[in-house]
Amino acid sequence: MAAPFNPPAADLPGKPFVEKWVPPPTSKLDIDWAKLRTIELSRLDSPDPKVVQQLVDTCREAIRVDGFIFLTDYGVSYDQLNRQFSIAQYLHRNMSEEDKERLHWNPDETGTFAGWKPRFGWRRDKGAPDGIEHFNYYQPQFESMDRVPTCMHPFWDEIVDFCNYLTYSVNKRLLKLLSKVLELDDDFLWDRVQSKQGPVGQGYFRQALYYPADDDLSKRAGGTRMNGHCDYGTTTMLFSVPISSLQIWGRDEKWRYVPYTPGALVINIGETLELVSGGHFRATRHRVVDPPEDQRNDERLSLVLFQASEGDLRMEPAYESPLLKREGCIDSQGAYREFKRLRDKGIPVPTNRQWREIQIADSHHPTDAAPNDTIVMINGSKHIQREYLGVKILLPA
Ligand SMILES: O=C(O)CCC(=O)C(=O)O
Ligand SMILES: [Fe+2]
Repeated sequence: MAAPFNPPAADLPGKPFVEKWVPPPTSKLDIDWAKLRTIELSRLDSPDPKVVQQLVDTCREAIRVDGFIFLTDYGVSYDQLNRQFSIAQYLHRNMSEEDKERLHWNPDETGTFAGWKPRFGWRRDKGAPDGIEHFNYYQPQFESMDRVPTCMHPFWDEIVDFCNYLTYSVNKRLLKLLSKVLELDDDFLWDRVQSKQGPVGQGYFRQALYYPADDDLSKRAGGTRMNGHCDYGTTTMLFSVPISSLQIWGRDEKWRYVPYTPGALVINIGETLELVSGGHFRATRHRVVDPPEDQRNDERLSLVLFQASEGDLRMEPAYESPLLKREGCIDSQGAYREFKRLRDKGIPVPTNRQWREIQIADSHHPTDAAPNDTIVMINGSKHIQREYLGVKILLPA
């Protein structure tokens, strides 16, 4: 049985008082929510092989059809999770202006989101207001406290333990389950694909705050807070939040809000796993939009741990997978199909690091002044076409 999360105490001497985060009310509107399957991760430890097989079967369906899963019973309690939300709320209320300047991010040049994102777009230089602020903790932040906001120092033990637990317990178990879906050794994805240095590997932990959109922002961004995209890593661990803003692109080509499931993790399959699985796992497009009408004036706090793949690898399908041998690859979508096109022409595919860094350095957002995107219409719906390192990507706009 996997050990549950056992964080350092919140009331150790020297820790300032932290106001409790109060989850805002959920939407009361009648919404056509995305229907996601739920994986109770603790069942992976069951001594009954039938229980494990059932879990593998549910997981197979979920990642082939939806690419998103609700993960429950993964070892972090509702109260422990709320403590992390309270710490994130504390950051957004207490980070000093000096720290915001000192730890200001530089995605254009570093190809990472490390540091403080002010609410003015996604470049180093100030752009149009977008009402989104975050602090992003990468490996360098975990290696040097100088890179961590001063107001987070007293809670650093809790943040480090939380990220370590999510990576080395939750994500490791999840990758074991996903390896089982591919009928490979339990440790295949963990040993051969996952990046594992420190609490977040080459991925990162984000404490984000979305301020409600004012009229000016709504007009400029048309209700979209983050354009449709796929994540590039192994798994993205999003904590389910009461303010509904995250939408996923369904097989029926419709955007739907992800409903709130208190305490659950919303797991999103990244492109690396789509590539390794030969297209059997879907890196599903998703976006962030204004919440339903009755939540329009609420702030949205969001915690995310983006799990990364090892940067130096060039991803190939795991041809040794009995599932792939039996059923072949599925090249109906996204990164898998495009990487295959390169391989077929004898052109090397990008490394995982190249692939993620170019997308970060060149990301496009709803508030960009002059988006130089190529828009194409597919079945009557608008898509953005981009090309990075010879790989074309098409995303619903
Ligand atoms: O904040 C969220 O719910 C999702 C953010 C997201 O999709 C991303 O940053 O890749
Ligand atoms: Fe995302």
